[in-house]
Amino acid sequence: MANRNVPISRRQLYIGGEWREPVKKNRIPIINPATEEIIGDIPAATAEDVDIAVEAARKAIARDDWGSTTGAQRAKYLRAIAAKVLEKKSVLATLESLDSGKTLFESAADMDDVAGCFEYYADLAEALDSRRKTPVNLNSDSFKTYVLREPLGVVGLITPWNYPLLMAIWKVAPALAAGCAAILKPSELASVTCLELGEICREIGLPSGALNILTGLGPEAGGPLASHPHVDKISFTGSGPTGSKIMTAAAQLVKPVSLELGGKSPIVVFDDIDNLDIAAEWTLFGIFANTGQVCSATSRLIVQESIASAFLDRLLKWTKNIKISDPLEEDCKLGPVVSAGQYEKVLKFISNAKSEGATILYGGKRPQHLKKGYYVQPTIITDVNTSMEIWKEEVFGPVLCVKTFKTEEEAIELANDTKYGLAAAVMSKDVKRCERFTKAFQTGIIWINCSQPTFNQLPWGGKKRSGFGRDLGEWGLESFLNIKQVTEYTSAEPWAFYKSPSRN
Ligand SMILES: NC(=O)C1=CN([C@@H]2O[C@H](COP(=O)(O)OP(=O)(O)OC[C@H]3O[C@@H](n4cnc5c(N)ncnc54)[C@H](O)[C@@H]3O)[C@@H](O)[C@H]2O)C=CC1
Ligand SMILES: C[N+](C)(C)CCCC(=O)O
Ligand code: NA
Repeated sequence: MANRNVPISRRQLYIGGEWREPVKKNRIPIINPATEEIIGDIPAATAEDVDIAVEAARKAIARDDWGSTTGAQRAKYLRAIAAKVLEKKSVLATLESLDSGKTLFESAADMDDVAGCFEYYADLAEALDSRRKTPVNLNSDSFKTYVLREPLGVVGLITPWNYPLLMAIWKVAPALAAGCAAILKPSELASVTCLELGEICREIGLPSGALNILTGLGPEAGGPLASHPHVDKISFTGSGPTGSKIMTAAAQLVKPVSLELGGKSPIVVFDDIDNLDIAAEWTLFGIFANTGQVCSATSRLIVQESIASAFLDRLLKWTKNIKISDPLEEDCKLGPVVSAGQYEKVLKFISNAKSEGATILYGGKRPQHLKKGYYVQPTIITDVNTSMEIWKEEVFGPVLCVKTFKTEEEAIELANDTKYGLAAAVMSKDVKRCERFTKAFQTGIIWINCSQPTFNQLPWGGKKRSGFGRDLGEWGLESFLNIKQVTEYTSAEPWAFYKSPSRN
């Protein structure tokens, strides 16, 4: 087992390049979901601290050392942060696991992805210098025009607990690459690694105020950020109800928002697949990775009737083989869910499914060998109908529900039978069929013969109630840029719209 005695530093808010005690001095306990123990505390920001952080961000933009940087200069900061993340990878990964319950293997992979995301946006920041000013030819002798890509300004980044540092970095890296000044508000359930990012920024000498980190409760710290008149945009990842509140607050000031709100994504498995084991493993990975706490989790298995029983049989064999343990143990593949609240919520979804008439084919309980911690067995639910809660609502836990289909049309209808539209997967060796599904799925992300692989270069986001806007790729950068057109009259001739008074 990895060292659980990695010290958790007692941090303050990171504002204007310094550690600063919250004005009201409140703190929130850090709970390790594997042991239910309090292992430290984080500062709790309120509206007063938000005001101070917004002021620090505005100053950073007004100062040359941040506001007048080139993309190439900002790329140097991003690369320095990436290098520090890799240098501290083992400590950061352990902290992520202690705080969120994520398996150490996944935490370590997240830290690689965090560094990779900073490096990717460093490249894009450099490339931005040549794209900063784009001439637009009007075929006119009288006008010279161009378009500028400029930083949007002060941006608020409100992020969830399922990938505590990675989800923050999907927004922090492009915001800094663009030249914005950012205020990050991570989830109160898992903020430790985001505070460590503050220390990294201090160590590499990121200009003060370019990134500010405010930990705290949603309504107390996130709310004032969303409604702050000097915050130019909010980029949010989290639950639908909170996304809706943030959009409502932002709407009062016509503040743009970008919302990434999770889903109830389908994985459709056809009987023409060559290898049941390969499909079974992707199905497992799609719902049990990160203990199912993934916005894009493929939580609805839609399997062709002709192979349903063979496929479920194989799925069960793979599921029984998953090691459930303390996330720091070697080879752990399923840790606890993040909090007591999430644990209760997941178990309630399972008991509601049972009382609505579904069958718990596997799991559904706390694993017997674990007496403490917020553990839930990997769970597979069958005999599901489309009016059941388990078919419709996002569980955000290790719970897969299963329906069978006969025809392709039926599969498409079932796949799109959801208010969400984040991701969808299809498993089939028929290329034409995969193309038909790619067109038919009402989502922003399509996986063919896999589920969940994610790349920095590709846009990430959904439609319908999964939200709008895109993280990652060039789209993630555009989301933090203001597009400014410049039109210059270059003719020596008068405009001659009005009759000139001099000729009267
Ligand atoms: N789509 C996704 O990636 C995620 C979905 N969820 C879903 O949401 C459920 C609830 O989890 P929560 O942690 O409560 O998610 P949440 O959506 O409430 O929290 C996400 C972030 O929003 C902040 N927040 C909460 N209320 C706010 C407000 N009024 N104004 C501004 N910011 C606010 C939180 O502090 C956190 O930083 C989960 O059970 C899960 O089903 C949770 C996390 C991530
Ligand atoms: C695809 N994955 C698992 C790397 C990240 C999913 C991000 C999310 O839950 O929002
Ligand atoms: Na925690």
